[in-house]
Amino acid sequence: MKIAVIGTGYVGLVTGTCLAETGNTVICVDINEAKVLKMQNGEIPIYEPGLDVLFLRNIEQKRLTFTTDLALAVKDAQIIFMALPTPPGGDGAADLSYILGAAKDISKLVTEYKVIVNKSTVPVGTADKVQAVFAAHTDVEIDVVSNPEFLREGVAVEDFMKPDRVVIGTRSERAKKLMGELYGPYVRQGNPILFMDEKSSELTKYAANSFLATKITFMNEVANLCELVGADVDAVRRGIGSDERIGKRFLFPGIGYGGSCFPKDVQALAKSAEENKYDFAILRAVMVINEKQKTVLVEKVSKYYKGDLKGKHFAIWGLAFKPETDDIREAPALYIIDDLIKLGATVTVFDPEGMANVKNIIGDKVVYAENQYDALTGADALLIATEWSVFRNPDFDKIEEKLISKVIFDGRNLYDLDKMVDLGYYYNSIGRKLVEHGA
Ligand SMILES: NC(=O)c1ccc[n+]([C@@H]2O[C@H](COP(=O)([O-])OP(=O)(O)OC[C@H]3O[C@@H](n4cnc5c(N)ncnc54)[C@H](O)[C@@H]3O)[C@@H](O)[C@H]2O)c1
Ligand SMILES: O=c1ccn([C@@H]2O[C@H](COP(=O)(O)OP(=O)(O)O[C@H]3O[C@H](CO)[C@@H](O)[C@H](O)[C@H]3O)[C@@H](O)[C@H]2O)c(=O)[nH]1
Repeated sequence: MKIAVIGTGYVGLVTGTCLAETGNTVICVDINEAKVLKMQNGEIPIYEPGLDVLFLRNIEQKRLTFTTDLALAVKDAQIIFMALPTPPGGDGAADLSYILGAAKDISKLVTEYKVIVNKSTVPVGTADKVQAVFAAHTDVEIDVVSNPEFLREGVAVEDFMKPDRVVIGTRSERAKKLMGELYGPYVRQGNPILFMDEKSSELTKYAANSFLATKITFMNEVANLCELVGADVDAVRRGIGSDERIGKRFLFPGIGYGGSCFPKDVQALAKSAEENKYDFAILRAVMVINEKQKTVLVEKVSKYYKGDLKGKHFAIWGLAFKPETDDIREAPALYIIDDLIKLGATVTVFDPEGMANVKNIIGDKVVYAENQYDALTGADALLIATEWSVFRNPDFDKIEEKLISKVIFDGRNLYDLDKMVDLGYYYNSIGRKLVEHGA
């Protein structure tokens, strides 16, 4: 099939590349000229494991091309995907200006039937709004389909190529047939393509993200209680996760959920509920608790230094909001850096992929280390904010050599408590026993 993808960010680029991988001809459009030029030269603009191989292969085979020319992309496309930003507006509701703006631009270019697919995360009723934009500008028949994306950054290619499910919201038989054919190769293992109406499909996406954010938040609360009562959250996690009704995944406590999706999507669903005069109380609680959870690590640090962080120097391992991505949107590390600096401390950071993006935002407010051990030189303590594999089994001799004192605050529970006792560290993690120096 001939496909156009509008917006080549994390979702658009993965979607475009993975659709090309099954033999479709895909043209990707972006308004960011520098980014398009880069991609035309075979340079991938994001770090996403496994994407580079497919990206290059499909460019070479001429199934994947990039342009800033919307008209060129729309001309031959049977299906047009919109993978555009839907950031929170001032009031927390999703800002639909990118989607509705692009819909207007596309509507002026269509000359024959096309399926317009919304892959962005949008509130219920957006498909109707997009349909109305088209109706206002063209007589050409089009179908607007809601097809939310569930990929996770870091494993996006795998998630796209072998999705747990594909959700397609449309009441048009013609669109249903085309979408079913397009996604057939991705569900050969028997995972379902779930057809439903547009509104249910739109709500499915927000409900999924909000449920997962709630699950994590619940575990963060359990972790905080564990610290007060002397229980171990890892044991509790295993204890409840073995119940199939609960499941093992997304039960890891930490320093609050972040990323470009959960924070904004929970907020947008709560706002949607409010607009419909429904008080989605659990989501309000989730948001409040998550804000608080982002501060727990610095509170631990502050308590250890008796409230005085002036002149202290800290090393932070991990900036990306999760491992295996360079995405730093709503990354807990950014909040930690901000809090430490406000309290008078200085900071050196290291992240395998996220440092350039952080530098673009906060510049020289922190020092950027060449590697994880250099970050420790002269630091009073190490703080861990992202669970990159490379931090899981470090050389503790090197850590000891570089840190001023053997103090670690771990927001991701990377190390075994007994090991930290043996090594003689002060080790403060989330929802687990505090390991005191020489304990
Ligand atoms: N990032 C994820 O993991 C993820 C997963 C599932 C769903 N989503 C949803 O998908 C949508 C896109 O998210 P993202 O993370 O890919 O965003 P992103 O910010 O990474 O990418 C958006 C891209 O769209 C481009 N763009 C903006 N306006 C444009 C226009 N008028 N024409 C062409 N290109 C334009 C930008 O230059 C950018 O490259 C959001 O609604 C998000 O909630 C994201
Ligand atoms: O047990 C867990 C699992 C995750 N997190 C945190 O939750 C956030 C989100 O993690 P994850 O869901 O793995 O990353 P995303 O790439 O943001 O993916 C989510 O958001 C996407 C965008 O909507 C959806 O497509 C995905 O299905 C959904 O998992 C991160 O801050 C994680 O650190 C935890 O704290 N504990």
